Amino acid sequence: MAAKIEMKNVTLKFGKFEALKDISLALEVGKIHGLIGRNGAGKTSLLSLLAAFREPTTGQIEIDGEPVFENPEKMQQISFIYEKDYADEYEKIPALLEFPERYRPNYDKDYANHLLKRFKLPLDKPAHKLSKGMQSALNVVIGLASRTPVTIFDEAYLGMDAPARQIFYEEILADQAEYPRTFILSTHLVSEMDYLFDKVVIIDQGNLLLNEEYETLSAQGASITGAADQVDDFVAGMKVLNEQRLGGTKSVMVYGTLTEQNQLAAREQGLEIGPVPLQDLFIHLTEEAH
Ligand SMILES: Nc1ncnc2c1ncn2[C@@H]1O[C@H](COP(=O)(O)OP(=O)(O)OP(=O)(O)O)[C@@H](O)[C@H]1O
Repeated sequence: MAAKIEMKNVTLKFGKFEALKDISLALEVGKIHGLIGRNGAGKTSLLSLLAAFREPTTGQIEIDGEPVFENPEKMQQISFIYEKDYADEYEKIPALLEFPERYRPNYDKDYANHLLKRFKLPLDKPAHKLSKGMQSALNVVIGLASRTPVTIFDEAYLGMDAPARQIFYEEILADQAEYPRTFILSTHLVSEMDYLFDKVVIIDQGNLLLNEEYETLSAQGASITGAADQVDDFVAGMKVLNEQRLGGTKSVMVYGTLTEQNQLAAREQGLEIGPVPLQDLFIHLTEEAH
């Protein structure tokens, strides 16, 4: 059910401003991609192109080798879920769900009902009277129950409280296990959502900074914990991202892969080596690019 979606040498201009600069990006079939980038990096611009909401200035976007723009058959395979304005929407949830039910071939009504219950969404209120978090949960219900081969959530959690976000994440993982699709999740909640990602895409000032397996990216940093003096000696000359001290113990995050020799030496000194959270790598990588 998942589809291959690909950008080839894509640029997007707003007047003279180049929001996206020559981006070539192949998303992996059946994987969950985390799209991260600083404010204004171009995430929503990129997603609106993938969803065929707008046309690139130059370059192509293809699903399974066919252009998406003005291609109804391909567009039907993509869901783009973003913060929607329901201020003028007087219909209630059951009426609003008729649209995906009619136009999304894989739409699953039972699953939608299951999600409505989990999010405790009221069926008797017009959409404009739902709270912000409830409106976001409704968008999530539509996005998940549509089961489109390409499913894009652009900061879809806005306004949702922590328990509701937790339900959102659990449902993504559970439904992906049974009905794999190509997911793209754009987020600023990096440390909260990173466990969902198979792949990480980082854009910065309109450029593609990286498109990497989560595991590979994680291995590009290490945290070293132990007696403060020993840790300081060990990390001398390394690129330090972050450090924390508690009494005589220190934990330092470094950027770069530790050689086997390094790892052995650390263990012999009783130092602990662990991974670096994606959020710290992201902060470092986007600082470095400027
Ligand atoms: N319609 C538009 N007209 C002119 N400039 C635009 C338009 N839409 C976006 N931009 C500009 O393009 C750049 C990328 O915006 P975009 O909304 O894609 O960023 P983003 O990464 O989604 O940001 P955020 O994380 O803050 O939501 C920004 O500099 C923005 O000002």
